[in-house]
Amino acid sequence: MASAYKPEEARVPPAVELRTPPVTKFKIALCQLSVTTDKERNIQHARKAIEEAAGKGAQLVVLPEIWNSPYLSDSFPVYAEDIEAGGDAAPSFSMLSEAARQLKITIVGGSIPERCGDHLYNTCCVFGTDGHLMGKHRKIHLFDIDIPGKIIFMESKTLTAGQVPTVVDTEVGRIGIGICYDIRFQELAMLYAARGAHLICYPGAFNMTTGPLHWELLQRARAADNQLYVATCSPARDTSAGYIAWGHSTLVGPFGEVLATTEHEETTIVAEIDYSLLELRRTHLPLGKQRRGDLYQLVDLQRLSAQK
Ligand SMILES: NC(=O)CCC(=O)C(=O)O
Repeated sequence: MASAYKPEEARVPPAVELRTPPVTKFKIALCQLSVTTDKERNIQHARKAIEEAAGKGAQLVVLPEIWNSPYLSDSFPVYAEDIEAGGDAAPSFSMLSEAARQLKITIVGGSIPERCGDHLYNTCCVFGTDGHLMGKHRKIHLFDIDIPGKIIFMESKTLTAGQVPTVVDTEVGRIGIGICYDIRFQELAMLYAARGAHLICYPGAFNMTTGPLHWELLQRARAADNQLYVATCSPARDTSAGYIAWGHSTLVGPFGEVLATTEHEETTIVAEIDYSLLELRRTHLPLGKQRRGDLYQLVDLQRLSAQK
């Protein structure tokens, strides 16, 4: 249990060496989708975007946060799917699995509202090239904010927070998953880097108040601090929606450089990831070796308790 942690007993496992990824260079697609109130249309629309991205050579396709439903607390229970039941109870999930299998690509399936027993989660599913579910991340940090006169959003009104950080070994490298507000918590990204992630994907729907200030800043910070790739994917902006998304899906490289980005309209970004840059950046700027573990440490509570 996390609460059993005693600092004086902590023996932090060493950071995982960066494993050679299964591919060095590949194309990633970020599908910045328009989302409507029509769930069936959203599913068909996403499927078409995934097919087009695969047609352009993308081996990894990333979708936005909550792409099958409006991003609204009242909509989450209505559009939620029972992923464990599958089939008719989970049409968005089934479409993603089938698309990954038919197109032989890896899919980071954005997120959808998930129903599990009495709980609802904001959940990202990762599918391998055979359509298998390889990982499932339930948003760990719920988006509860109140900026007077600007925006109030309380995900915790309907959603439950996930409990597990998620790193998935895919055919296109080791990928850490976070959902939107998760990007604000640098410890999660540090944890993924310590576990040897090559890339962190954050499906996200930032808002019109924080988006202009923080969206790119946070992505570049997570990438530069941890010397890995960061990919974000937002829904396209719909100014008539109850929640207006900032858009600006982006790919950032391990030097903190924006490699590809867009504005707020519906589009698919296709860009190249070159994992050989990870070693190169870390050689030129050897932060991992220069860390002062004698003064401060990241504690991976999951790994620590697994060792006991
Ligand atoms: N869907 C979200 O988690 C939005 C996060 C956001 O806008 C932020 O400022 O953080």
